[in-house]
Amino acid sequence: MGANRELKRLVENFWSGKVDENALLSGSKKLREEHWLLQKKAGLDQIPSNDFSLYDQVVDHSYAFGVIPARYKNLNPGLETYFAMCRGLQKADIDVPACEMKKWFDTNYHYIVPEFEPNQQFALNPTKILDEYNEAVAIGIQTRPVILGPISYLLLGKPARGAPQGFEPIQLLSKILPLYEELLSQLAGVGATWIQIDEPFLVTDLPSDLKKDYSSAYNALTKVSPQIKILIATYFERIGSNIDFIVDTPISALHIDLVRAPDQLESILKRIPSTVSLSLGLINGRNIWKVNMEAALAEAQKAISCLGAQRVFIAPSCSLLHTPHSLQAEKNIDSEILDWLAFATEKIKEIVNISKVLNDGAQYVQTDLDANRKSIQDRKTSPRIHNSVVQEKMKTLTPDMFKRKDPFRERQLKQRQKLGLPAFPTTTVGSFPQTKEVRAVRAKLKKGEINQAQYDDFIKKEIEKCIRFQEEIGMDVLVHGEFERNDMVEFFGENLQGYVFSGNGWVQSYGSRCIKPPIIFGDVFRPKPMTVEVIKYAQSLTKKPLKGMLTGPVTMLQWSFVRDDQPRKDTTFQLALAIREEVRDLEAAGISVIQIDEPAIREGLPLRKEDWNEYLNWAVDAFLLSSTGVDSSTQIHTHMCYSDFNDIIESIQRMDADVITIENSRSDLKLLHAFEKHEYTNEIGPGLYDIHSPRVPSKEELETRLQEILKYISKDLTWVNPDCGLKTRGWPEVEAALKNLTDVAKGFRTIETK
Ligand code: MET
Ligand SMILES: [Zn+2]
Repeated sequence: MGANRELKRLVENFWSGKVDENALLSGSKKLREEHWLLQKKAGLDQIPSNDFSLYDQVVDHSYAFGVIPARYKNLNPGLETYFAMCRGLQKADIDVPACEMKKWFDTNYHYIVPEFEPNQQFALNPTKILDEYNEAVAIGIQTRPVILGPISYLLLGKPARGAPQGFEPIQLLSKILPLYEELLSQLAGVGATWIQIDEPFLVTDLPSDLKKDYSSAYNALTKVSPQIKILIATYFERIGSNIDFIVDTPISALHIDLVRAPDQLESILKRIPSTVSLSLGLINGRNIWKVNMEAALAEAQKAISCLGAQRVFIAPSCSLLHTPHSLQAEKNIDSEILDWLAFATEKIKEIVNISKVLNDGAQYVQTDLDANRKSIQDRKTSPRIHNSVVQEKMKTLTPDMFKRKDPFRERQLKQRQKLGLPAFPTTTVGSFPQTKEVRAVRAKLKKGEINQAQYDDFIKKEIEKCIRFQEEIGMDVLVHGEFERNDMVEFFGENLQGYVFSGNGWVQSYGSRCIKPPIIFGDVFRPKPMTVEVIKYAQSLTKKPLKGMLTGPVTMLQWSFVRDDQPRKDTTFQLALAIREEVRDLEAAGISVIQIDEPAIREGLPLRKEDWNEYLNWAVDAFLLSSTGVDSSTQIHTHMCYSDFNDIIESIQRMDADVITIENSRSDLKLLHAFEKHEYTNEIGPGLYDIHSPRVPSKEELETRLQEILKYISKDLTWVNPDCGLKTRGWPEVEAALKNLTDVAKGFRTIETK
């Protein structure tokens, strides 16, 4: 995104028509050059290219291989088509929704899901990949182009709508391979030698019949040109027995993640063929703590003594997309904690330093090594990371703190009496537009241009507007709009102890959207109520139930940079306790509906199935700990989005929320099929429309969706709501969309009562 999210600005200005295509393209080129030079200056030997994207690398890849769903075929080729796939397009007589968006493995990055037809026609369009290679050459850098491997690419995709049962994209392998061969040959033509081919699926559970696919793919690709050396990159987990899939192919190098899966080094050293180099992912690409140099050096030495120095590369565990740009911009992080951190730019330095020690000897970087040892030691022993009150509370958890007092059916009766909601109750997921104005006023507060009272006043007015609007259109359970929150995780982090904040630590979430994950460095503790005042105020404006809005413990964990000095479970339970206290305070303040968002619960799922149960057990327990301290008449909602939930539906049931609003429409109502197999007993609002696109869904469209939903979910359990929060949208489209939504719900009620 650039040191200051330059790319975000550029792309958004292009979307809003403030800059033209030329400015977009030249601005992006400049950014790429800056990043290449930064890496070269730091002394990195192999620098990647084609790691840049205007929206997402997977959609780039689809574009490069001509995998463009039919509904975009009539648009102007180039950026119009490209961005329509990413965000939908609504203009004049055109109205196409965006492609499905999904989480990238267990990260909070989202990719655009490719759609494949059984008779898919591929067409190679390698311009971007070649141009970027050439651009780097022009400034004196020979890069290692990065492309998504054929198997992982096909596995990331889904069959196009209407494809016959039994069709799976992987069946297209032999058809797409020639295009990969052509691409490699063209890359060889422009002078590329090393090519990085990402095969992240190698760290997942794969059926054994994929072995022949991997083997045929990489045997073919390695034959394209004697000049080309292929490095297969894996990350986020262990390769395990999938090593069998590639050991008999003549690739030149393999990259492994030694941060997530340090134990795999030994077994890989035993199995790696003598012609293959090993790239050691020693620097955490997904967290912000300094590497422990001594430990990393020891690992590297193990590999060297087995393979020889020539065959060992030093690298980050995965793409640095998942860490912020640089610590240089951090002016406000407390200096003690700042000394424990490394962002992407600093991580590159760590890589280079490890390599220097191994090649030339420790004396050349002795000062850095000594400083590193001291930082690591200081962090371990700092009194700041422990809080005895929290430690004591953690010891007093009892089993009844993990369950509601009554079963759902009884709670449902009590809640119905108390809330008096109609059939098909309508609600939203929480946030309303975070307009430029809202952000500007918050920036003014930060800069000291206005005081807290002026800010609070402004927020109150926004809340009031939002509530009036919801009343006007007849929404049933209201929200306050979350205007006071910069971000659903950061806001709570700022109100909890044990957290610090970067000023500029942005990472890409999807497209131009970035998040600034807070950093959990120590025990989490809630010094005082966090949301009670604002929610009480909002409730005072209306007679309708006003939903208190909190972020759940697993999502707080998942979307923060977390401490790596204790199990994730322990940190999550500390978060859960803090939220439990907030829930109780909200209830005591008269709030009868409280939502605890857990959009990230699915993305935290381990990539290997054998690790699932352990995670799901503590993740659901953490949610229960946060949510069960209330009376049966208090309605607990949760919300989930952007994942397939089908395979964890039983765990979602165990969370025992009274109501769940859940993303469903962007993925073609796939969610609903889960309810064919499993009975879900609590109330549920599968999202009626996708909010990540500016298009306004028509009433007919919403009606069809709701009808479809009612085939799977009984009408007395069904809620009517959008897919997710509305903060990224503008008011005009929100007004139009929600008006349609409440009208549709009212319509269904009349039909029901007739
Ligand atoms: C990514 S889930 C977002 C939930 C949050 N309550 C919102 O409405 O924005
Ligand atoms: Zn959501």
